Amino acid sequence: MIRSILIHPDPRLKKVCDPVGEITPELRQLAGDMLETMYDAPGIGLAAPQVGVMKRVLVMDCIKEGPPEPMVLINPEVIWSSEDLSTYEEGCLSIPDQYADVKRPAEVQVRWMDMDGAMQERQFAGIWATCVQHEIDHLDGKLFIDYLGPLKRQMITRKMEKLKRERARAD
Ligand SMILES: O=C(O)C[C@@H](Cc1ccccc1)C(=O)SCC(=O)c1ccccc1
Ligand SMILES: [Zn+2]
Repeated sequence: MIRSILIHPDPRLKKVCDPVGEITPELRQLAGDMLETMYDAPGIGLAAPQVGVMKRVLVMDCIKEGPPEPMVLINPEVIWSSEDLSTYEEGCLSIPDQYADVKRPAEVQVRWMDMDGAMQERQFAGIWATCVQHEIDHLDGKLFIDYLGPLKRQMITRKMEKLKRERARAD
């Protein structure tokens, strides 16, 4: 089912999430709901804390054209990142309609457990590298606006506080 996405500022988006112990039916349900919620938004990634679950789980599907390639990463870790950096204009489903350039390592090697409990390892480049780093940041309570200057970050936070006030009035 589609879950509601937390909007910044929210203390739950600043917390470091707990590792997943075992793969339970609830975890499978969560992963499915996160993918459904991501596609509905639409987005190219989503981390569990964005739907209020403080667990180290993220989903991604950065394919723009071609068949969808949904990925579920459990307890993901960056085990290598390139010296080279790349800049992407990032957005965030928890910070709607705000975009800013963020510099990150252009390539990263990531290790994670998949939904079958098998360990996986893959090198990501391009938008996939940016997206997986953006999602893993979420698991560590970090948002892309944390890479911006204080004034730009404060302006975006004020806009989100206004949006939340308006949404609260609408409810
Ligand atoms: O908040 C999130 O984690 C999702 C976020 C992921 C992300 C976007 C851009 C760069 C890095 C990470 C999004 O998906 S925002 C929406 C978005 O970028 C997009 C939506 C539809 C088509 C293509 C991109
Ligand atoms: Zn985000």
